[in-house]
Amino acid sequence: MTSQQPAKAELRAATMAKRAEDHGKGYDAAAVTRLLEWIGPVKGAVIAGYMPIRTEISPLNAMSALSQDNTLCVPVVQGAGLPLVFHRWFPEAEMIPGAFGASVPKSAEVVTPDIVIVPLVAFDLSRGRLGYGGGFYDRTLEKLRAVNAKLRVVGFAYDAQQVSHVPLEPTDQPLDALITPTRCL
Ligand SMILES: Nc1nc2c(c(=O)[nH]1)N(C=O)[C@@H](CNc1ccc(C(=O)N[C@@H](CCC(=O)O)C(=O)O)cc1)CN2
Ligand SMILES: Nc1ncnc2c1ncn2[C@@H]1O[C@H](COP(=O)(O)OP(=O)(O)OP(=O)(O)O)[C@@H](O)[C@H]1O
Repeated sequence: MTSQQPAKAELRAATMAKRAEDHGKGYDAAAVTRLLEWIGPVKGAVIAGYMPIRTEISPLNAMSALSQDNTLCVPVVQGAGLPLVFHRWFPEAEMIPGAFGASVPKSAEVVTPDIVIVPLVAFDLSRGRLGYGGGFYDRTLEKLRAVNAKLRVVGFAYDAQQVSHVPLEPTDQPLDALITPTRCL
């Protein structure tokens, strides 16, 4: 554990409670529209979304729309301390339970995304990001960026997940953009 971990744990618990207040209120649709705008008119791209868990905002409608002209995929945990891999996803894909409650495609076709929609617990106005604490996305984005300088990374969250300051560590990977139902940072 580094010195920022206690502060991160406290912020995580407080912000997860706040996130729940925005969940189930119909805010996701406006965020999906903004997300599709930010991604733009792409064809033939490989785009990572995620299967929402707990009270995360859902990117599923954006993923379905994008799947017409692009390859979509979702994260799969390989193990503690390891980067995520991405398995190809279709709107009608058969899904099975994965680690930490996020479902994963039954068919395991590994693909490498060039656009990544990232779930999160908390964000700040400098696009600092706090996840669940596994360091999974940080390791994954570091690895993807090492081979693709053009990787586009967008955080997706409710407005209630904004905090004044996310304590950052050297391993925290920056977001290129952050989309909420009301804003694009
Ligand atoms: N929808 C979704 N899928 C995802 C992620 C994610 O954040 N969201 N992941 C992103 O890495 C990976 C799964 N990793 C996860 C790691 C931990 C927890 C989690 O809930 N951990 C603690 C709570 C956190 C805390 O209190 O400190 C728990 O299990 O109770 C969830 C997902 C891959 N798939
Ligand atoms: N690229 C990396 N290499 C080694 N350790 C890392 C790397 N990225 C993160 N870590 C470690 O993982 C642990 C958890 O990181 P952190 O608290 O930033 O996770 P998080 O951003 O909340 O979670 P996630 O990225 O899974 O959403 C920290 O101890 C951090 O040092």
